[in-house]
Amino acid sequence: MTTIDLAVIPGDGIGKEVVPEALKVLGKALSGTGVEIATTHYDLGAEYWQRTGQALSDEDLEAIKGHDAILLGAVGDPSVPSGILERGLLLRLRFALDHYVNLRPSKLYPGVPTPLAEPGQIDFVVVREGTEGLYCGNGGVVRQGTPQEIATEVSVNTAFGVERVVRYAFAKAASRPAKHLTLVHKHNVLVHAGGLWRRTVEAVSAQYPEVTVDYAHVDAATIYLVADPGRFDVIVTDNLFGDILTDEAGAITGGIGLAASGNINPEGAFPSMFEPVHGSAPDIAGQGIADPTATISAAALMLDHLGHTRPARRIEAAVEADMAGRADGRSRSTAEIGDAIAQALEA
Ligand SMILES: NC(=O)C1=CN([C@@H]2O[C@H](COP(=O)(O)OP(=O)(O)OC[C@H]3O[C@@H](n4cnc5c(N)ncnc54)[C@H](O)[C@@H]3O)[C@@H](O)[C@H]2O)C=CC1
Ligand SMILES: CC(C)CC(=O)C(=O)O
Ligand SMILES: [Mg+2]
Repeated sequence: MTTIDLAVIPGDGIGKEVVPEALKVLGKALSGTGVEIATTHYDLGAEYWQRTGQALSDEDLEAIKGHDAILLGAVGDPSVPSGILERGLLLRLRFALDHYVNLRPSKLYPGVPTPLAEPGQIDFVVVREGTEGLYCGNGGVVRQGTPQEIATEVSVNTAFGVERVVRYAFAKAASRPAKHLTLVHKHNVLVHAGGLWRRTVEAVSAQYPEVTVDYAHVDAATIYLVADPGRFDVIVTDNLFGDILTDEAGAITGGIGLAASGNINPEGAFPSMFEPVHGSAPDIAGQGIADPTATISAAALMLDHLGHTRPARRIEAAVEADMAGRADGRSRSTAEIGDAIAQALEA
């Protein structure tokens, strides 16, 4: 028997509602495969912060490093000042565990409603840099609260950091049928960071002659995602642009409740972390109506990452089957969707 030693961080809001559904589906998908999951729950999030004043203790971080993988729901709560949990828990994990690849696949499944007039075929992957850019907390405020206040937030892009994620994106593109990579940035204005990204893509492209490459400024990319999403295969971009584009990607492929992501440390020096693209959704938390599909698909990404491709494919197929049945527009509870996907695995 192989055991996956999984750290589970349900977090806040709907994170606590969707994670049990993913665990339910994981259990079903692995039943009879010779692989089992051993879970350790970490009750991190708003309540923990209220109780302890800490978002993530050094001890918990060290303990989390010892697991094979992490399944996270979402963090953030209106009772906690904005940024405390997002930076102190989620980003701390991503940075400390060197999750430099934030992998966010987008696929429009048959039967899934999309707001697009002419959706065509949507099947692309966003490779978002996960440890640098505007999210590394480089900045500050002077003369706070005065009319002379100045707030800075500096985007950090290193040659090392950009090159490793660009290499990952090229390898990903080379492994896909379309073999196409789009760099999304804003190098017409952000000339320093954009220049580094552009030169890096040019340099690495020489080693991947089979991959075609193009470029879109991020503002135009938001148009193309709506007007011509079929043009994308692999998008490589920085931390902020990737965050924004992948919420939009979720919206065009059936909704943010379907969009999964993996925070990957490709070398395996640290456990990778799998989570939905969405947040804790305080507006619907506690009602049992959040769609758990994104978290269930994130669990499939995790199995894939750990080399358990067969159960991963089975979860994907069960999700796809469930989506095909959504055309009737009937609303279901979080648990009903989880049950339906788990049941589809029995077929
Ligand atoms: N990875 C994470 O833990 C993330 C945390 N956050 C945090 O979450 C909190 C809420 O942020 P928002 O900007 O409102 O983003 P959000 O992603 O939580 O919600 C945006 C909208 O999508 C809907 N939604 C989200 N997930 C859904 C699901 N599974 N099923 C159905 N509808 C769903 C929500 O009801 C809301 O209308 C904030 O504290 C934010 O910082 C936001 C994004 C990612
Ligand atoms: C809450 C942020 C730190 C992250 C986010 O929105 C994301 O990773 O999609
Ligand atoms: Mg986001």
